[in-house]
Amino acid sequence: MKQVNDYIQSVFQPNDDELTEVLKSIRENNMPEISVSPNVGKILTMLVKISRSKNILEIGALGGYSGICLARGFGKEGHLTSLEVNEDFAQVSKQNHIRAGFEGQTTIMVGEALDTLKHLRESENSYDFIFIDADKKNYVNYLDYAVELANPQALIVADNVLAGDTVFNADLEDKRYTEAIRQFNEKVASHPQLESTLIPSGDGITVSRVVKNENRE
Ligand SMILES: C[S@@+](CC[C@H](N)C(=O)[O-])C[C@H]1O[C@@H](n2cnc3c(N)ncnc32)[C@H](O)[C@@H]1O
Ligand SMILES: [Mg+2]
Repeated sequence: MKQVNDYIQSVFQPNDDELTEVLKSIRENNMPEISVSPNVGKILTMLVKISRSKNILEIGALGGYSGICLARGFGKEGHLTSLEVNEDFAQVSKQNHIRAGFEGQTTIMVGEALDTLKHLRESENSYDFIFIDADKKNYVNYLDYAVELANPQALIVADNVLAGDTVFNADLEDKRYTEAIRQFNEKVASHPQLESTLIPSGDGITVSRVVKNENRE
């Protein structure tokens, strides 16, 4: 997997100067270096463009890397709401969003994502694209909220769904969240309101299209 990702990255060069600056700010602020892989970032930008999504929800902001990739998909028309529990990370993320040219187009909501999601549901918010990339133990709960908050035909994407290949490779030692991710993947795959697949880029992403008020094909 690493070889494949390195090859894609070396040929397609998804990390430009702006994104490299984001990664630098994450290192300088002693934050965990767990942004999406550059290949996944590029897929996010392209999925937002292709789906013409304008109103995006992200669960897990960190330093704003994936947020910028998502916002690049909607350009000057669109809004990103990003949920983050860590106040300091939220600040770094906000600064990076502004530096990348998205001032006024992103909102970072600080707090436990499950609390914020409940609030968003109560305020009847809805989104064209939802990206899940926070604490893995809550992925199945985030999925429930994502389906509820999704517009018809929205996309739901989740990162790290291979859990460093531990979800399928019995020779590797499980991570503490391997079982949570297996359950998440099974729930996504069998969900009656989702049409889904898994793309093995980076640490793996599930991509789901919400099927509301239409026949599945
Ligand atoms: C993997 S990082 C996100 C990376 C980011 N999406 C990117 O690729 O640039 C996960 C983030 O989720 C945040 N987080 C973890 N648990 C959370 C929770 N319960 N509620 C909200 N945010 C949480 C962490 O503080 C961390 O910044
Ligand atoms: Mg991730």
